Amino acid sequence: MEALGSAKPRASPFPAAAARSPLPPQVVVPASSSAPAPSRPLRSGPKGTIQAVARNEMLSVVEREDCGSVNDVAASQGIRIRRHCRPTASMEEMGAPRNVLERIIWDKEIEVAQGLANNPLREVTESAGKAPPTRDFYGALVAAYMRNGVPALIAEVKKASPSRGVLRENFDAVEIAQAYEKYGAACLSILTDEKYFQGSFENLQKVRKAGVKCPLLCKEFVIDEWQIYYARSVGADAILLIAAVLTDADITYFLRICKELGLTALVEVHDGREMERVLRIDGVQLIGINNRSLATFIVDTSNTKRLLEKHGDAIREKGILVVGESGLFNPDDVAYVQKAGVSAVLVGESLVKQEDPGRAIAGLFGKELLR
Ligand SMILES: O=P(O)(O)OC[C@@H](O)[C@@H](O)c1c[nH]c2ccccc12
Repeated sequence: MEALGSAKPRASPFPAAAARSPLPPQVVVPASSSAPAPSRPLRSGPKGTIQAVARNEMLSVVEREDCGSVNDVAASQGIRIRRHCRPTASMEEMGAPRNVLERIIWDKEIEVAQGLANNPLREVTESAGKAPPTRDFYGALVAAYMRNGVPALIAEVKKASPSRGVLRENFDAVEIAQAYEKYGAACLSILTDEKYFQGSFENLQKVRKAGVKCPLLCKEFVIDEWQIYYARSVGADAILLIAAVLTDADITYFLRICKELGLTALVEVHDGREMERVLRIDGVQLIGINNRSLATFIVDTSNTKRLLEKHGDAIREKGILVVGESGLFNPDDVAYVQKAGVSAVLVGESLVKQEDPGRAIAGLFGKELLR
């Protein structure tokens, strides 16, 4: 398929600057992935790939092959989030969503089906293949960590969240992104979920087109390959994969697509079981430890410490870089997760709520960051 054939191989994650100075202890050369390239991009994913189906001329429902078995496989891997797979599974069968994350995923299934109907996969893969090359997300994190001696900042462009409501009334994604870049963010995270986070793919595209140079993470609830191609086609350099909603087969398959497209995958975990699953998957370079449970919204920064105490050695051996995510508000919080072993932090609320989100960066780290 032309789109994949033209995808650029990813650049070395280590920039020239990194080669000159010794790497910090958490950062080691990543083991290269042994995953073979996907042979065909269309509908070759794990069972359960979303299909748009026409019903009374409305392309808004979702159907899956074999939804039951998809949920069974997920459950056997400790995943508690079920796919709804409307209309195959009846409401009586599934009941109400068990938590917010499950609700988000069920809505996302419909959203993806609508997206597929409006922008067919073939077109989206083609435009992803023609997009300008990706920027090196991983390399930017390593370089910033080396430069500043504090975890590299992935600053999040986030208007609202289901747990906190609207964080910033007067919200201009481009203005915030430019301010973050000016004050030393290594990379930016752009929320694209509309319904729960008031984000958009349009924001991502606008930030990219405004000339921001930082690599961009598309912060989305990815459940289907279509979203990955779509993110790349609007300028994403990296994408989030959430282990709480994806089976091992999904993650493996999505990592192969990312590799083909030159995208960095940030694979997010929240507990030990997810961490163990992800560490068994080949080709993971970046793991995010979310201090917030997306199911209960409870935030606990000691989660990062606990998981790294247990799995730090395996992570270092594999050359994986760890991002501490959520609930970081001040220099003590940053120092705490740095000591636990993270090389980067992902921060939204504490920056976006300040009058000047760019200047808030120095407050978060207790010093100005070098760009
Ligand atoms: O605003 P905070 O607490 O600084 O958190 C940022 C980021 O970690 C959080 O937005 C996040 C982490 N993982 C996610 C997955 C989906 C949506 C949002 C998130």
